Amino acid sequence: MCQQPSVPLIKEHIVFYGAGSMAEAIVRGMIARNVIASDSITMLNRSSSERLAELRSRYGVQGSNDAQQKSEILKNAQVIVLAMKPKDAAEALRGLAPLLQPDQLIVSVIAGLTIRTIQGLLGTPQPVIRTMPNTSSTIGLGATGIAFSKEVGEAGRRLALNIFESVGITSVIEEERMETLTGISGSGPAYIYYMMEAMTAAGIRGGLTPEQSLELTVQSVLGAARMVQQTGEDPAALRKKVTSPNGSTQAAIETLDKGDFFETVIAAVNRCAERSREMGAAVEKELFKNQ
Ligand SMILES: NC(=O)C1=CN([C@@H]2O[C@H](COP(=O)(O)OP(=O)(O)OC[C@H]3O[C@@H](n4cnc5c(N)ncnc54)[C@H](O)[C@@H]3O)[C@@H](O)[C@H]2O)C=CC1
Ligand SMILES: O=C(O)[C@@H]1CCC=N1
Repeated sequence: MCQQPSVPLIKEHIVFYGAGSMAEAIVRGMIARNVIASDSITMLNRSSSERLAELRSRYGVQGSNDAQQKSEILKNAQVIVLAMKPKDAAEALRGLAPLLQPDQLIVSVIAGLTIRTIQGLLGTPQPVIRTMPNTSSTIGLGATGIAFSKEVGEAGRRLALNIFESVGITSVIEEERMETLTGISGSGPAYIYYMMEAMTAAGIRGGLTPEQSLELTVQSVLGAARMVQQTGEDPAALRKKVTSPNGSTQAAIETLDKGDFFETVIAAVNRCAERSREMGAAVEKELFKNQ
């Protein structure tokens, strides 16, 4: 069973630039794990005061969308986590550029956005950490891919690892693999939820109550994931143990295979990776605007 490493207290001030689902998942996970004081976190968004008030009251963090205050907060941050959608990244990075000091660490969670594009839009060789977390960070069960720009020193690496190890597991990879990782673990929870939606619907259609069907589905997914983790056996071997020759499971798997289940999942992962690259390329185009 994977044990979460113990994480030292994070003392740096972290600013989340973008206060949506992913930023909240990381903040909630860090606060629940007690690895950072809530007043060491500031969350910024574009315009919604209600959203910031909600985050302040839920987690005790600071928050602002006042333009003047935002500039001051960004200037003084030790770590800035870029957590807006890819389509909003170019404008945000251009606005950030004049505020930065050389040692401020930029951590991006933005799908598809390359280190080269981030540094290009900032116009500085800022230390950049490109990551791909997932929303399970909320409960400390996240999985985050991490790639470092060559400007990131040992302290910056350790700090980024501490942040993401506090909300789950981390995997340091070559940046070129980040889109594939997005297809597996960044977006992956959504495929599992989709499978769970279908299993629950089938149970209800077969006469189980919605509560029974959901509870049985959840426990089956949880149990299957834990079996892989705790027994060390691979999923194919565990599947074989469920699948009696000519039995009910075999009939179900054959039905999935009629829909080309295995190759469809691979195609979905590949399309996810490709879409991440497309989103990154759209932001990269902004680099060459007005040149
Ligand atoms: N939701 C997920 O499962 C995951 C998302 N990501 C990445 O995280 C990023 C954010 O995604 P979500 O949180 O799902 O989106 P979201 O739409 O929930 O949040 C985006 C936030 O950015 C803010 N924002 C936009 N432009 C801004 C600006 N110029 N200045 C300040 N704030 C600004 C918005 O107000 C909003 O609060 C995306 O780039 C996505 O690729 C990465 C891994 C998983
Ligand atoms: O759907 C998206 O674009 C983001 C990236 C990974 C998960 N959600």
